[in-house]
Amino acid sequence: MINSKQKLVIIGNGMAGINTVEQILKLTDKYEITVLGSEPHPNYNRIMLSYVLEGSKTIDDIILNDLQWYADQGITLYTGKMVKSIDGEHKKIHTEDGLEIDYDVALIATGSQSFILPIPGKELPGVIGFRDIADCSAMLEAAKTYKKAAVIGGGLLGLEAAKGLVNLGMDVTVVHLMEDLMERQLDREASAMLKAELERQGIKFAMQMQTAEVYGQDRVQGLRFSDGSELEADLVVMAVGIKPNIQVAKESGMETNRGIVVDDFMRTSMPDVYAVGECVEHRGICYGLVAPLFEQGSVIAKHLAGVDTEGYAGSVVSTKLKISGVDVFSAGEFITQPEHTAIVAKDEWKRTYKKILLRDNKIVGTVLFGDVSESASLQKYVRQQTEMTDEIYGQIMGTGCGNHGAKTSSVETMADDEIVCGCNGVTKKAIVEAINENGLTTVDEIKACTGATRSCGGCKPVVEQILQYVLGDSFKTSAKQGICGCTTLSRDEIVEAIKTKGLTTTREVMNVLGWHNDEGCSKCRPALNYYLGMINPDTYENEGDSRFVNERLHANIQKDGTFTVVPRMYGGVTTPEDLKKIADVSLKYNVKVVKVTGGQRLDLIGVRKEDLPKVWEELDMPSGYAYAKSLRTVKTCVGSQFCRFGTQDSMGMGEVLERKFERLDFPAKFKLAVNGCPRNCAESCTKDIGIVGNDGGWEIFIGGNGGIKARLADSLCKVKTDAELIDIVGAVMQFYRETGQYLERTSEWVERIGLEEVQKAVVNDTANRQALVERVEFALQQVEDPWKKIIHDEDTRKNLFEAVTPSIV
Ligand SMILES: Cc1cc2nc3c(=O)[nH]c(=O)nc-3n(C[C@H](O)[C@H](O)[C@H](O)COP(=O)(O)OP(=O)(O)OC[C@H]3O[C@@H](n4cnc5c(N)ncnc54)[C@H](O)[C@@H]3O)c2cc1C
Ligand SMILES: NC(=O)c1ccc[n+]([C@@H]2O[C@H](COP(=O)([O-])OP(=O)(O)OC[C@H]3O[C@@H](n4cnc5c(N)ncnc54)[C@H](O)[C@@H]3O)[C@@H](O)[C@H]2O)c1
Ligand code: SF4
Ligand code: FES
Repeated sequence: MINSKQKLVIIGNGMAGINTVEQILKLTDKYEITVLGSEPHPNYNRIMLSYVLEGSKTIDDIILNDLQWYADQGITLYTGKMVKSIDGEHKKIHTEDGLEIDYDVALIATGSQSFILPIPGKELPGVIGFRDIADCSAMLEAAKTYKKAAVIGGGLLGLEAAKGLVNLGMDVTVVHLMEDLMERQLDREASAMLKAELERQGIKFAMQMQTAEVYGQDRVQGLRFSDGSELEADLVVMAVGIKPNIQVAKESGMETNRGIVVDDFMRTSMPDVYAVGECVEHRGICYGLVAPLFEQGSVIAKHLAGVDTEGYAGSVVSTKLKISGVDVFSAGEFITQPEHTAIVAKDEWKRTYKKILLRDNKIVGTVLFGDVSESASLQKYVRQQTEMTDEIYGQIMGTGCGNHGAKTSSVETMADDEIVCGCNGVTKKAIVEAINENGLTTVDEIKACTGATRSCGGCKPVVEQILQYVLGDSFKTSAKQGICGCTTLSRDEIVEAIKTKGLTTTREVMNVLGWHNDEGCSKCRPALNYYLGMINPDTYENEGDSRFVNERLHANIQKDGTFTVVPRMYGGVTTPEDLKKIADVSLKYNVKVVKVTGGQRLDLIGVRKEDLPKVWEELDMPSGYAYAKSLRTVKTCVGSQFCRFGTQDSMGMGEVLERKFERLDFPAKFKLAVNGCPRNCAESCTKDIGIVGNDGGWEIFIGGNGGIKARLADSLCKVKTDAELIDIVGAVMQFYRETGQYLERTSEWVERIGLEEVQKAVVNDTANRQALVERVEFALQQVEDPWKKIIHDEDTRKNLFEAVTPSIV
């Protein structure tokens, strides 16, 4: 069959490019879409990196479109591919590694990069920007070792980075060039209030300082300023603005200035090549916030779908700082000029400040600090340059200056066409209709249905208020959180329904249980995959596509797009033969680093995806499952075989347990430790199950965690024999498998269900323990080493690992 679809190629797999694709897919199916992105990830919410740094979100939480989404939409995605140029004459796109892709229409969405000050020392290790997952991971990593951070730039990004680093326990100083923080968004008054509040939250400031140099030997040690003074720092984050990525356009001969120059339909100077996002310069402006970029995308989508549209005429931007406890909002003009009439209210006790600027009685700008409840209305008034009236004055300012209590409820009075979610252009009317028509009861459901709250999340409180307003009295009772925005059902309700209704696939679960979003999302799909496998271990076919990339490829992806290989070393014990194989393979495949892990095994870091099957074949060792929600390591001490204090054979028992329970799936990763005596050299107290030998037998501990939310394990029971120990370990594992929520570590699980409940189920009630043991044994009969299978499966090797044009990753 001849493919009549036109080839649309997107260069850049970021927020603007993929938002445009989403909008195109809603309007037409006439394009065969290919996306090329230089980062090794699917499209994620860059905005939320501030929350990842701060610790309130994980990388998994911020994935906007997971790999399954691309597959479901028939999109071919290349990650880790840097585009070099576009050959407009032959309509071909060239990547830096020599790939050539034909296009009919191309869209450049390459975004920006951090602007790095051109000063001596900028290349020193420990000096970074804050733009992507790699930067964020580098900061998280640095905070584990280093204590003093300097953030250069007191703009939105710098302040959010500084707050994140303070939360990570660092001593943070923001170095700012100007007299006022966020001088591009705030007036002096608001800026001073902001600084005072951030100082209260632990951030230090060095104002009006120009950095002349970064100094240090092998790593940054500090900053030297133009006045000769110095600031010690072992991490430096540059947040002094962004630089549009225009290299592809420049290399291809398109008109560029600061950004790629486009017309009102986002067309570049090269025929059939469009551009969107931060890389673009439209009417002399390069935008750095998502709302305008999504508006640009909407124009492109309509234009490419053949839907009538006006051109893009530019945007009025508004900003909101994402630091908890600091509410700041600004839109339009913010510095009072002689031609303005200013309405100002400052309440020093409540620490609030409001300023509205009028020109010829029209609202042209605003700055809010402390109370931003009227931000949605003010944003609309500024955008529409609305005439100030008594009514609007009363709504915003209350009946008397500073009398906030006299305001009417803003959600109630909000006009239907008022935009509630600025990032995604969602109005109050759209939200109210979605709630009424689809019976929505949570903000997550509104997000899945309308897109509101999907980007910066700043509109969440207003969306919540609208939900409360529409649902009235039923709000509290109905506001039950489902496992994600696609459903209101809890984990227990889903598991029960899978059992009673005999559901067998994720799709069936979603259909039968009435998911709001047909495709599910990156939260519910892996969870359903786990629950189905746990309930039907013998019949359930693991749906690899529903798993995160590491679990699908059975390897841990690294920030440079390569992978790690961790072979099993039972109980942390290896042999010269195995070490030799590891050394040979590491040399042959140019492994970048061989690292001894905290779990007593070796991590081969920097293996190319296409080499993974060959590496595993040549190692001929079992997979250590270092990537999986499964049994990871069993850490052991030397124990009675060699140690003078050892009362039990910890190495022997560690090996027995690891061989028995390896490959078993759990709701989250699972770690064990076995010690030969209470000196506890292998640190049982921070493991999911920790075992400590004593004179009369063993003591079993559960629920320990040494990670970000550290928790000491609880003593579950003491046992006399090895057989009893193995039974109880198996029973705890199965009880956790059956009652744990997906991604819930045992440390959280024990707290949620209570230690006594676990003791009742696996220690006191011996019949129940026996039943759990039988079920875990049954599950264990079904497991197999993924790599043993993959290396003999030509199709998987070719399609998943070796294909030159993979559809995903
Ligand atoms: C920490 C942080 C917080 C933010 N907070 C907010 C906020 O609260 N509100 C807000 O509105 N905005 C915020 N922003 C800005 C917002 O994230 C950006 O405006 C938005 O992501 C820009 O989208 P884009 O698609 O143009 O660029 P990007 O999202 O950067 O995507 C561009 C992609 O193209 C890739 N690429 C570049 N060159 C090539 C090439 N040659 N070949 C292939 N791929 C290439 C890049 O690797 C990147 O993945 C924040 C940004 C950061 C970093
Ligand atoms: N909440 C949000 O909306 C949010 C959050 C983070 C990032 N962003 C976006 O990300 C982009 C990058 O943010 P940004 O804060 O880096 O850019 P920015 O341009 O908004 O701010 C940079 C700040 O650095 C200061 N600066 C410049 N040179 C300096 C120097 N040599 N020493 C000290 N300070 C110096 C400037 O005075 C300015 O205040 C922007 O487009 C921003 O809108 C938005
Ligand atoms: S825990 Fe006890 S047995 Fe094990 S190595 Fe330490 S001292 Fe020896
Ligand atoms: S305003 Fe940013 S997600 Fe709604």
